Amino acid sequence: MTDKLLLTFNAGSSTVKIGIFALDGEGPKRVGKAVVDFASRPLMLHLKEGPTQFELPLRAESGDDLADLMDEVFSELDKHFDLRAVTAAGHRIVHGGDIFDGPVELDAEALEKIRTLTELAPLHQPQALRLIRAVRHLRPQLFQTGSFDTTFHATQPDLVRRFAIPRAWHDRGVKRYGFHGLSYEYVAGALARQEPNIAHGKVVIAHLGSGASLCATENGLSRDTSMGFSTLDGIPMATRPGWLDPGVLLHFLGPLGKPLEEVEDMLYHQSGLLGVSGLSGDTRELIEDDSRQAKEAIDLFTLRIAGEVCRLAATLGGLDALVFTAGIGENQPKIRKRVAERLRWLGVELDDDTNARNAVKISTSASRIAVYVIPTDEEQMIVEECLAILESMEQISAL
Ligand SMILES: Nc1ncnc2c1ncn2[C@@H]1O[C@H](COP(=O)(O)OP(=O)(O)O)[C@@H](O)[C@H]1O
Ligand SMILES: CC(=O)OP(=O)(O)O
Ligand SMILES: [Mg+2]
Repeated sequence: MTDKLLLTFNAGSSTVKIGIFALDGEGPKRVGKAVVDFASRPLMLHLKEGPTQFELPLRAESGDDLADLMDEVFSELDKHFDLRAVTAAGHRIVHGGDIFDGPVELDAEALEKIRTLTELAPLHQPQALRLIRAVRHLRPQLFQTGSFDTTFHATQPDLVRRFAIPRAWHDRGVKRYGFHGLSYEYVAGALARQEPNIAHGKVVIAHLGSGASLCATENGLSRDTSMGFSTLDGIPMATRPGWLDPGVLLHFLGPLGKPLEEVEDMLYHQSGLLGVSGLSGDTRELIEDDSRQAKEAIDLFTLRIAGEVCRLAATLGGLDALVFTAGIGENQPKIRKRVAERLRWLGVELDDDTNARNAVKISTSASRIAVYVIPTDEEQMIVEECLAILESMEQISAL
């Protein structure tokens, strides 16, 4: 008999990552993954079944309705996995605000609450809602759950979540939430399994993907993070600026009279590595490019990352380890090296050989701060949370 299957959907800023997991009695095991790449034309589906990789151009286009696209994606997946065996789907939802303190079943009430948070994460929240609707359209009876990026940061002290603005605004929810929580939870867990003594200590995790942030953890719990109220804050990203003097926004919206939509587009789509280089938001292209602008974009990126490590170390009152993760953190030795060079005064020293190989431990034995590369797996967190809800519901209905 076919094992039961669970699907996960991770709607990021430039891709939707789909995980296919089998339930074999010992918990969910990944049997496949697929990525819909929204940056390419035509849209591409990269599908991996075990070690075999397929590159499939898609006929459907992205838009406000993803039903046709997901119909096509499901047909392709069905050629490799028996989708009749799918019993549930779990989704990554970037913003849970103060409303959600853990994963939930995506019933009508939950969806309406998620929708109210759309304006706080306009790049991510609508895409997740479109996906949920498309899956519901294709499989009306399928059990769907949502896992939130913000939940992991609930352990932060109130102080670090505050902006220095009148208190009433904080009480109305204008505060720092933090994101990439599913990734941090996974990486903190993986570090605890591999290096339990280090994981108990003061650790900064750098999630460097298209969207990027850093998180300060102690005992595996979030204590501070670089992203704040929205996914724009913190370090520069592929197309987002990271922290910006709010006076710049007043300048655009006031004296320059720029429309809000234009400013929003600049902040979410035209800034960061793309904005500074004028070339690309992808570090793979920038690192190979000899132009002054490309070099400046990488220099600014690494300068801001190093600065953020120091700020987070101040929150923690020390630093035992630095962990790199996500697309850039896992695969870009040159970027890790430049960050490490800026932190040499703090006692960070990388081993060139292990760094070049993307090994787990990349610091020298003399380094005062241990440095690791730990691949993240947000989909593993989503599937575990989805399964936990599914099992608790099955237990309730068996009573
Ligand atoms: N194999 C790789 N080698 C070098 N860089 C990579 C590789 N894979 C991804 N990256 C970098 O990581 C970025 C995407 O990271 P990822 O974590 O997948 O992003 P997101 O989930 O935010 O869409 C790319 O823009 C690229 O700069
Ligand atoms: C929160 C965020 O920026 O997510 P992503 O990195 O997936 O774009
Ligand atoms: Mg991501």
